[in-house]
Amino acid sequence: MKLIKDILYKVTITAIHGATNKNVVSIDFDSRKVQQGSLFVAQKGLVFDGHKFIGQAIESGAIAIVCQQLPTTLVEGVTYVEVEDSDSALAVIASNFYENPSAKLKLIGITGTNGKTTIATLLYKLFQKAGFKAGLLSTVKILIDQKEHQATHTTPNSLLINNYLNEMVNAGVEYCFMEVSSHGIHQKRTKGLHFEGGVFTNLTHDHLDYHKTFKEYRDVKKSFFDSLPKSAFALVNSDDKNGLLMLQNTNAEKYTYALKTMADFKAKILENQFTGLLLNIDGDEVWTRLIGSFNAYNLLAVYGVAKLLKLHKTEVLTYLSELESVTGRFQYFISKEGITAVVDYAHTPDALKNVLETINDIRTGNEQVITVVGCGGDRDKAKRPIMGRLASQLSTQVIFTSDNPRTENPQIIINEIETGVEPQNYKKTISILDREQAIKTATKLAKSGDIILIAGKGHETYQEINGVRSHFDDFEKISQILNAIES
Ligand SMILES: CC(=O)N[C@H]1[C@@H](OP(=O)(O)OP(=O)(O)OC[C@H]2O[C@@H](n3ccc(=O)[nH]c3=O)[C@H](O)[C@@H]2O)O[C@H](CO)[C@@H](O)[C@@H]1O[C@H](C)C(=O)N[C@@H](C)C(=O)N[C@H](CCC(=O)O)C(=O)O
Ligand SMILES: Nc1ncnc2c1ncn2[C@@H]1O[C@H](COP(=O)(O)OP(=O)(O)OP(=O)(O)O)[C@@H](O)[C@H]1O
Ligand SMILES: N[C@H](CCC[C@H](N)C(=O)O)C(=O)O
Ligand SMILES: [Mg+2]
Repeated sequence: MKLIKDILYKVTITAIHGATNKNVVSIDFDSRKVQQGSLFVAQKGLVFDGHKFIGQAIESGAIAIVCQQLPTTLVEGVTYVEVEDSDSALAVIASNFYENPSAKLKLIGITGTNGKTTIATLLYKLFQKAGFKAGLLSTVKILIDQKEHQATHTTPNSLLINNYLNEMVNAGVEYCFMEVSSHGIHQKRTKGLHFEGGVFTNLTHDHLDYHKTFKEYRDVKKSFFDSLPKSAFALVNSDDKNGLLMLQNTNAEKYTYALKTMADFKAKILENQFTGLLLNIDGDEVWTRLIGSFNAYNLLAVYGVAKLLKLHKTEVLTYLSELESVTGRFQYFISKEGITAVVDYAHTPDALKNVLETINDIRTGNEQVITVVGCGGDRDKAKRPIMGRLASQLSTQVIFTSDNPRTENPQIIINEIETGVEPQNYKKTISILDREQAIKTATKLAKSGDIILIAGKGHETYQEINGVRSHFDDFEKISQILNAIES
């Protein structure tokens, strides 16, 4: 329970009507969840305008309303707070309601197109190994020390973030590693959080349905670094062409990591095999269990953060060598017939290219690379033909299939992917709408030594078709099918 006036600390207010010395019991931005005594924040969304639900929120018991435009008639006894921007206000209010939990632990935000989940999860595991209580806010799951919550977004809404951070503080968590998505930054989900550090991985094609232009997408990522305080560190991948740009206007202490260029944290790949990566990190050799050169970047970022958070080098290198891959990120097994099955969350052109290049780099002979891939519906359409072209260029055979079609027609998505396939690669590709059948066909086409890549859904345990999520797990499916072949 908190007084309205305390909750409004640091919120940019344009007008107030009504008393501010009343207690509110909860904060809500969804009128359907409002309970007696709550404060309702009306947000303008992409589908609905939360201002239309102010009346419904009051009927359900809201005693205070935060909004960008006051309703024409005000209800007696309800407090109305007009703000410039409801999304920012919600984030600041959420921080105040939970007594600013982000300042009570060391919060590190990881942003960029690819690698966020991997880096955040490896950092969580490394700090747990080092004997600290750690927290994780990621696409795959939320972890509060050992306690797990299901994740719904990569970056949850600001109310949930502060709720989880508060739970972490109460559990004695000292370090929290969180993914900061571009949607999250743009929708101000991370506004007002006290970050100890920020990490930039890379910037490639994604989400151009939402951000419209690459420049806008890039500037949204940059705004995260612009908002870091002087006390924080900003660690960027300076091999990425937008890495240094992220540092241009930040007040934070600037650090770089790189494999190819001069940087504060440097690594070299000595060996890259199916069993792992041998790296030279800042002059010391370390054998790691992760696969693929992109993971050298991820491991180096983890090393940089751990060093900036004052862990000792030898300790960090030892833990790095013990870390295992993250669920659905280059997760693989070799069946009894010698078929290698890889499940990877590559759902962007760059990720797909990296994973296929990695497979091609580390395969030893003339094995076939059979790729099963699709693209999600209601998401960036521009990436579809690019992924079609890359999959067919870098594989021996490709089966295009459904990912999460959501509200789109999956056959039309596949047709759009296929427009990117160049004529010389037509004969390499087929399309099978049903994902299970596509995976089965891949196993029938594969011989001993061949590699099957199932890309796009990684850790996901569902397939979403027209708003309905049914159980579907790529790793489980391929394990069952290959087992069936074995028996
Ligand atoms: C495109 C997008 O990001 N949409 C997010 C946005 O939804 P929206 O703008 O459509 O909201 P809306 O449905 O129009 O509702 C507007 C407001 O009215 C309220 N409302 C609505 C109906 C009602 O009856 N009563 C009511 O009060 C809503 O609670 C909301 O406050 O705000 C919602 C509430 O916070 C989010 O749940 C929703 O995420 C959707 C589900 C989503 O899929 N987002 C994805 C794209 C996303 O955010 N992805 C990134 C990661 C991407 C990546 O890097 O790969 C992530 O961080 O997860
Ligand atoms: N550093 C990297 N550079 C390029 N590609 C990467 C990198 N790390 C991982 N990938 C590829 O991208 C996929 C997604 O990785 P990860 O889940 O770590 O990224 P993410 O940024 O969290 O993605 P999302 O935005 O969907 O949450 C992996 O399965 C792999 O194919
Ligand atoms: N965080 C990403 C995940 C995409 C994963 C892919 N399987 C899909 O469903 O498009 C998004 O929501 O856009
Ligand atoms: Mg992620």
